[in-house]
Amino acid sequence: MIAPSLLSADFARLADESQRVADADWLHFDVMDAHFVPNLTFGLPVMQAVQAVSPVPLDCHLMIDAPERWAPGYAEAGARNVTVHAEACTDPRAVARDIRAAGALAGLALKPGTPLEPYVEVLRDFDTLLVMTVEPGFGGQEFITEVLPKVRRARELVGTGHLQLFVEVDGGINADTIEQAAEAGADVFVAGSAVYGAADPAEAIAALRKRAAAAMQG
Ligand SMILES: O=C(CO)[C@H](O)[C@H](O)COP(=O)(O)O
Repeated sequence: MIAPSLLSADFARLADESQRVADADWLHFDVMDAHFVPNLTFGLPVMQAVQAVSPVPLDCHLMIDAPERWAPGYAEAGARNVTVHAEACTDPRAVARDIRAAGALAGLALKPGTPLEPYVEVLRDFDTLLVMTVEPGFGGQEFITEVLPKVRRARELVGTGHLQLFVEVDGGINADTIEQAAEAGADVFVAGSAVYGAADPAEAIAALRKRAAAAMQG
């Protein structure tokens, strides 16, 4: 699945920007609080406004402290997937339960430096693992290839049936890096600048999807 990130869209035209990526699978919505990450974006009222007009289901990525307080609200508002950061949660399982009870898929995100192994059992209660391939906070950064073994290990755990979840990558995804991420086992790809920075976002989505599919088959 391809999930364009609204972080790279024109914030003054969010309704139009969601229409420009109508061919995407999920629309990635980056919530930043200037505490968990050094940047501030948008919150629940803006998400609700986008949700009301978006042709694509929303994939909300909460880069915030105390996500347990806010995550269920995004699910209740109609998000398809709500992801919280492992580093910000005191009880990730409880957050997953609340997100699912409110009707969304539950995601757990790991920063590039956060290992997967301590979270393997916790991830049995999640539907999505979001592997950050840049330090969270800003779009347009370079893909960190050192994170790929974490993607491979997650895919291995899905392959053995120990985990049942989407393996999502976020940060620095473009026509080249998407192949590496797909080969490693990712199946959901967030792309901000590679989609909204393109002259034709629909074409960019199609090209990314083709490259990922080819790499997955190869
Ligand atoms: O979560 C994010 C940053 O924290 C963004 O989703 C991500 O960086 C996407 O932007 P780009 O594709 O330009 O790297």
